[in-house]
This record gives sequence, C-alpha cells and structure tokens, in this order.
Amino acid sequence: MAAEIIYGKELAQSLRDQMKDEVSKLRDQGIVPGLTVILIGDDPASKSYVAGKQKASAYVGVDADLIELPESTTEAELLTKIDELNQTNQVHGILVQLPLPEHIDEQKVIEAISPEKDVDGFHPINIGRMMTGKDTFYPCTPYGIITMLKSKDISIEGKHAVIIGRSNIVGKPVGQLLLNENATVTYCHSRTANMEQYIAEADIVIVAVGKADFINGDHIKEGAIVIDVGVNRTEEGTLTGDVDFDSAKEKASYITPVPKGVGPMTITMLLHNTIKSAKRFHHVPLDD
Ligand SMILES: Nc1nc(=O)c2c([nH]1)NC[C@@H]1CN(c3ccc(C(=O)N[C@@H](CCC(=O)O)C(=O)O)cc3)C=[N+]21
Repeated sequence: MAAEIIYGKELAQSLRDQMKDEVSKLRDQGIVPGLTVILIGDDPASKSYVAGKQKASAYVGVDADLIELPESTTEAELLTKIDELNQTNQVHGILVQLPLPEHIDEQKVIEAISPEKDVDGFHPINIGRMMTGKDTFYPCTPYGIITMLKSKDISIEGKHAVIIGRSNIVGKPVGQLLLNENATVTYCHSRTANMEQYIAEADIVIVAVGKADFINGDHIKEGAIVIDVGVNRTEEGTLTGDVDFDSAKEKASYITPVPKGVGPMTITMLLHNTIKSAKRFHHVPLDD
C-alpha cells in the first residue's frame, strides 16, 4: 500500500483562515486575543520556532508579544515577569519557550503560569483536567495530532496506538488524548524490552524520540497510520523526522511528513488555545 500523506501544513493553513475570520469578528466586539511568548537565551532553534509563532499570530490577528531575556536571567526574575503577565488583562496566553537554561527550574515556571493562561497545556491543573476527560487547554502537539487524524476521518476507537517516547510535552499527553478517544494505548521508551514487537502490531504509531530514522517500513504493520513528531536537524541544516519516510510510506495507510507535518499544527493549536482563552475571559460562548 502507498500511504496517503497527511500534510499538517495544509490543514494548518485552512484552520488559520477560519481563525482569522473568527478573530476579526472578535476584534469587532473589542476583543483582541493576546499571546505573550517569553524566550530566554539565544538558541537558534528556539528563535526559529518563536519566529514561526509570531508570524502565525500576526496572520490570524492574535496580538503576539515577544519578551526576550538574557541567558543570565534568574528564576526569580522570570517568576516575577510571569506574575505580572498573569495579572495583565490584555494577555490571554503565556508561553515560556522550552527548554530553559539549567539554572531555572522548569516545573516551577510551568506551575507559576495561571492555568487560565496556560495555552501550552503544561500546568498540572490542565493535565489533570485532560486526564479526567474535561475540556481544557490541551498540549498543542498532541492536540494537533488528534486534529490531523480527525481531518481524515480516521477512526481512533478500538485502535492500538503505540507511542514511542514519553516526554511530558508529547508522548504522555498524546497517549492520554488517544485514550480519551477510546484507543488502546501502549507507551514505549528507552527502557522498553522488545520494542519492535509493539511497533509491529500497532494500528497507529506515534514517534516522538528525536532520533532520525528511528523506525522504518520494516518495523510497521501493513496499513499502519504513522505520525512523525521528530524534529531533527541534518548536517546540511534541513529538518528531518524520526521515521524513514520513503520506506514507511510504502507500507502505511497514512503518514505525516517532516517538515510540513505535525510542526505547523503545533503552532496552529497554540493559536486555537489563545483564542479560546480570550473568549473565555470575555465570556464569549465556546463552540468546542
Ligand atoms: N513552551 C513550548 N511550547 C512549544 O510548543 C514548544 C517549545 N516550548 N519548545 C520547542 C518545541 C518545538 N516546537 C515546534 C513548533 C513548530 C514547528 C514547525 O512549525 N516546524 C515546521 C518547519 C520549521 C522549520 O523549518 O524550522 C515544519 O515542521 O514544517 C516545529 C517545532 C514547539 N515547541
């Protein structure tokens, strides 16, 4: 079977066009969704992701503010800044770009962001709400993945989803969202024994390990759905995923590419969450 390629980039574009209309109507009512991104240090990859978030925000009409702080910023200074933003009515979403420098406790920072403004969906309150199947801000990459599957009318119920990678930002929450959709979920990670046997029987494989060519067509079942969350820089500076696309594409039923796959959806769901937050703040009824 040759797989259908799910281009997140195209879906992201159509969702952004819808959001643009919605934001324009909100603006007519005097509601301007506001997102503040805090970037610490000058890691080039982080800078490029943040630039993508700003460009997408401008497109849909979300007011995006970037606060760039030096690598030497203390944890206390960052917490003070977050507290200030928690209290700023024009700011509906706060995102602290990860990873943070070693001297700053990431968990403390995540927990300092008001759950009402936690558009990344990383605050323990929002994670707990997600786990109990409640409406909340869902983490952007997992939410983007579910949205991609739904856009192709792929039924998740009863499928065996195998997640490779157990990070707090991708692996764990995507498993939870798939469970909420009635999938049977298996988590694989660096200590998993016989990982290949799980991958070989998966109906849906989500690969989020950060290693180029971690799996290929020989590993997957005929007709499997393959979602590649990898973002790896090659020596030539191009972006590549965790899946050997060319071989996996021949065996899968659906597959996502890198670039133009999950990445653009991540940013789109961040905008979705920010607009949702602004609507909540202004008591506009939510339609999802
Ligand atoms: N607090 C926080 N929230 C995040 O959501 C967050 C983060 N920290 N730290 C880093 C990761 C990574 N991430 C990506 C977003 C978009 C693309 C993306 O749009 N990629 C494009 C290509 C971009 C390019 O070519 O550089 C694509 O795949 O087509 C990739 C990666 C968000 N992250």
